[in-house]
Order: sequence, then structure tokens, then C-alpha cells
Amino acid sequence: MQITVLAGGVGGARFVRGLLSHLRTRDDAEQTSVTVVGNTGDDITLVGLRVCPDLDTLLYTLGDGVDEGQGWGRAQESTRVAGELATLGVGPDWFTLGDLDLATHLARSRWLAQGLTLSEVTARLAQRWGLPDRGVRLLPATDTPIETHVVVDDGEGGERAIHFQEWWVRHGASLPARRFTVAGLGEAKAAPHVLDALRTADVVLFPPSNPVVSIGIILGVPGVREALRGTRAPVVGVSPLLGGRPVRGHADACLAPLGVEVSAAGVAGLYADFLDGWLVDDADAGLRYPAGAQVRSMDLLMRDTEGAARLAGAALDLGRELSPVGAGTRGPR
Ligand SMILES: O=c1nc2n(C[C@H](O)[C@H](O)[C@H](O)CO)c3cc(O)ccc3cc-2c(=O)[nH]1
Repeated sequence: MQITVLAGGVGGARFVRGLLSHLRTRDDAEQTSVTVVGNTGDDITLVGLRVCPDLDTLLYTLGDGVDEGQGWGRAQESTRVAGELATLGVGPDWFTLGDLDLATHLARSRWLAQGLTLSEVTARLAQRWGLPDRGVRLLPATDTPIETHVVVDDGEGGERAIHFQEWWVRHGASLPARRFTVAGLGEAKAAPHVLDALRTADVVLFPPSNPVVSIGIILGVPGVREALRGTRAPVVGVSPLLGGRPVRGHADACLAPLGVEVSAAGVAGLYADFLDGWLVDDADAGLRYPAGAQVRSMDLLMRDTEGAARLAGAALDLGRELSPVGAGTRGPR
């Protein structure tokens, strides 16, 4: 079985870790491969280094090296270099790069400067973190450098665009966003294997990642949405909102500027053109959902890896139910 997952950072990484844990309990584990397509809109260049937060969160989480408390960054990390940079007045003081994490950014930036693509760099890092041995292929959504920007009020009746990380980390998403723009997205090409992984999957899963600044960015890469509309695989998503609130992150602050209802139903509407199955929390079972997707409710909270495994198993079960005679047998939509 081939499973393709579109993922943002912490929520996506924890869901995939749960998926791997669930797959280990199944008889067909040996014949199953997982392709994860990661968001690159969060990427940023800091102190001359290319930082890819969502890809790194996936690498560290799936490679058992993540700081569990934060959900991002390396476990047992120190920040001596960041402290020295601050003393030198270099770099933003609102974004901290850990010492071990810096090695990732140094290696990535060096390999990119040598002419490797982000896909090739990510494959090297994935090897370092043992992802292929765990049956996981990690792909950036695109090799084209893209960056999400947030348009906010400039305080003088006009507007200004700031990098997504400045809005998210420095301001805690508290500045009302007028809209999101993605530099480079228009000219971006899906990275190698991304479109094929969607077209040839047996099931496509959407973890409870941010629908606007994580999944939404991947969907904006030319060809991705069309591949999802055309795939014969069931597409099953997990709502990132429980009772109208995100478990972590700021999905609510991202949906408001789009004029989308901040609810599991509102998010389902963003995926309505390709979604086959939608897992929502029991608290949201009574909402009115767009026609087309089968909705199932359960306790959606991923308290630990076991909880994430339960969720991933339910998403796979729903996918199987929607493709009763085997994936690849339904006509394209
Ligand atoms: O809240 C923070 N998040 C930090 N994050 C998390 C990240 O900014 C966001 O949570 C994601 O981009 C949103 O998915 C980092 C992620 C990295 O891979 C590397 C460094 C950082 C540093 C910070 C930070 O200083 N503060």
C-alpha cells in the first residue's frame, strides 16, 4: 500500500509518527510505504542560512530527535551560538536557532550553494535521520524557493507585508492579517515525485495541519490541486479544529482573513473539490458539512503517539471504506 500525506510542522509530524506506529501493528507493514509532502512556505533565510522549519520538524520528529516539549527543534539543544550572535547584534532576536539545529541549516545551505536541489538536500537529511529505514520518503512540496508573507496594517492607514515567521513567532499571530501572499509560488514547480505520489497513491491523508499556511501552501503549488482532484485514491482529512478551536497554533487567525468559518465545516469547505472522507471531533459531529465527503466523528485529540496512531488508523479505515474494492478502481473526479 502506498500512502501519501500532505503535512505542515508539529501536527503533521506527530500524525505521521502515529501513522508509522499504527502501520507497525499491521500485517502488511512490509509492503507499505509512506510519502510525506512537506510545506516549504514557512522557509526563511536567517544569518545567511536557509531554514526550513516544517521539513526539519518532520525530520526530527520522525527521527526521534525532536524537542517534545516545543514540538520543533532538536532535543537536548543549547543556544550558545544564538547568544553570541545576539551579543554581536546579528539576526532577529525573536527567532532562536539552536546549536545542533544550526548544523542542519549550515549543511542545507552549503549543499544548496553547491547546486543541489531542496529535494536532494532533504533526501540527505532524511538519510541522516533514518527515515528511509522507517519506510518514509520526505519530499518538499517544491524545490522553488517560496516564502509566505502576511499583509498587515502599517498603522498609518496603509499596509505592509511581513514574513510569515515574523507574524507567527514574533507577534504570535496577534496582528490581524489582511491576507496571505506567497512569494515565488506562481513560478513554482512541484518537486520531483510529488504529483506522482498523489496520482498513484492508494490513499491520501491530510493530517490536522494548518489549512491555510501549511496545507493551503502545498495546494497552491501548480498541479497539486489538480492531482488531488484527479487521483483515484480516496482523500481523507483530519480536522485541525476541535469545537471551533485549534489544539495548537493559530489556524483561527489564518481562516478569518479568508472569510472562512472557523470550524471543522469551514475547513472541509476549503478541500471540498477533492475530499472524500473527513474526520472531525465528537464535539463537531452536529455541524453542517459540504456535500461530497463522508464525515466521521471521534475523539480527535492526539495526546501522545498512541493517540496519534489511533487517529491515523481511523483515517486509513475511512479511506478503505471509501474504496471498498481496492484503491485505483474509482474513476477520476
Ligand atoms: O515560537 C518559535 N518557533 C520557532 N520555530 C517553530 C516555527 O517557527 C513554527 O512553529 C513553524 O514554522 C509553524 O509551523 C522554529 C523552527 C525551526 O525549525 C527552527 C527554529 C525555530 C525557532 C522558533 C522560535 O524561536 N520561536
